[in-house]
Amino acid sequence: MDLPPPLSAADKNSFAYPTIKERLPVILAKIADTLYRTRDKIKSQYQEDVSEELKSIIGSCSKLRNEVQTNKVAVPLQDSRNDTQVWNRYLQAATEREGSPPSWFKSAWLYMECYMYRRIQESVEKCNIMKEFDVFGEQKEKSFTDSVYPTEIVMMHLLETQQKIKENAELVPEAFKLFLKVCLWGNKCDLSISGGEDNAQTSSPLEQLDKLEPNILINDSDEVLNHLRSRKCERIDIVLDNAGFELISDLCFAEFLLSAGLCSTIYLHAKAFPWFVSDVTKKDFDWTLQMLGQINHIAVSSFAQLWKERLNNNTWILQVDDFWTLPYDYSQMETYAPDLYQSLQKSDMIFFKGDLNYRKLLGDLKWPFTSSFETCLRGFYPAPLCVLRTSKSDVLVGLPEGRDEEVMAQDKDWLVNGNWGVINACLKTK
Ligand SMILES: O=P(O)(O)OC[C@@]1(O)O[C@H](CO)[C@@H](O)[C@@H]1O
Ligand SMILES: [Mn+2]
Repeated sequence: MDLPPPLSAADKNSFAYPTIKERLPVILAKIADTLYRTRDKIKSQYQEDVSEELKSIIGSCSKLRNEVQTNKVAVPLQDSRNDTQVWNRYLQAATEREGSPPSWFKSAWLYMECYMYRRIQESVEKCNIMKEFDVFGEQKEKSFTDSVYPTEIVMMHLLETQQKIKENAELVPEAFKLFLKVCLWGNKCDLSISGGEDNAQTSSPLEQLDKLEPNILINDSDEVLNHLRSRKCERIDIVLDNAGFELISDLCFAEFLLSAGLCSTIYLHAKAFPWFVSDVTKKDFDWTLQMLGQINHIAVSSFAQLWKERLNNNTWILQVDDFWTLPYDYSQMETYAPDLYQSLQKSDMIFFKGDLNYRKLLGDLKWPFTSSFETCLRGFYPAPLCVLRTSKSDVLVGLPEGRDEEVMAQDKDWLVNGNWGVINACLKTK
């Protein structure tokens, strides 16, 4: 199959260009500013003096920012993380393929953006005392605390819905679609697209659903629900995206799936280190459950308690795999992460959250808008899957002819402002 070219900042008309030219330098500057502004608070968290390590992280991020802005080439990582050699082999292969080392305004956007976040991690890995520090921690925590009101709304609705579907199973389809849409739109709360600026959900997520309905460009909800109800599903996987309200929406969806008897175990996949500003690490996940337990609200505190039990009784299983923070797209998982691929093959359905997962499912290639979603997966069929994504990059497939022009006429930034979403399923398995 002739593949289209990858999205790249070499194309000034793609969103890759303003991302690499403006947004990534802003994200790097914000790290340096945040660490400097909160240096006393950070130092108070450690017994030993971390002044030198703080300076080192700030210096590395500032140097990286200059490399991006002056289009320097990617260089091998020099830390000792267990994925370092994989990243350096990827760089070597890309250098041979391109005939010169990848650089910010020449090479594939997906690789360069992932590489930036791995270089940020390198600056922390090289520390001794601050080795586990999360440079995005403050932003993710604020995103959660700014979203307590909608969190209470959604969790109260979940508590009420659980009661109603117990009494009347006919309500399951409508409730399923509601929590699926809350999960979709939870993806608007992403600190990468906002360049780290506040992007929390502050209004009721339920009130906005009707208004946003026309903005769902592809909606395979019925197909997904029929699939889940057509067999005795054991395992459903959710590949998580952002912390904050999006994580709450994912956990509410996960709880609903269990309450509705649509499966018996949920696997939740988090990131191995801080990634794309707001992506969920295990530390974020645990912190979020602990914070939910401190909120004085009947639904929130009861689910916080129940969810901690779920992690203990394995009806929820939180997993972390390095593959999710490698530069590979998902058509390469079977080759480079066979154990993960084989595990996902045991799933009855995999839900992928967010734009970066969508980009990695499709290889971040410049597919025509009318391309078939199934074809664009290029052999990645471990299990039936569904991606819930608000559009924040130029790649989007599965549209009927002419639909892109219609939407563009309504909203010229439809591909990148997060206001339009897809619920796209592929039930094919290899
Ligand atoms: O995966 P998410 O959190 O929905 O989105 C992350 C993300 O918006 O950051 C990039 C821009 O920097 C986007 O292309 C990318 O998809
Ligand atoms: Mn994200």
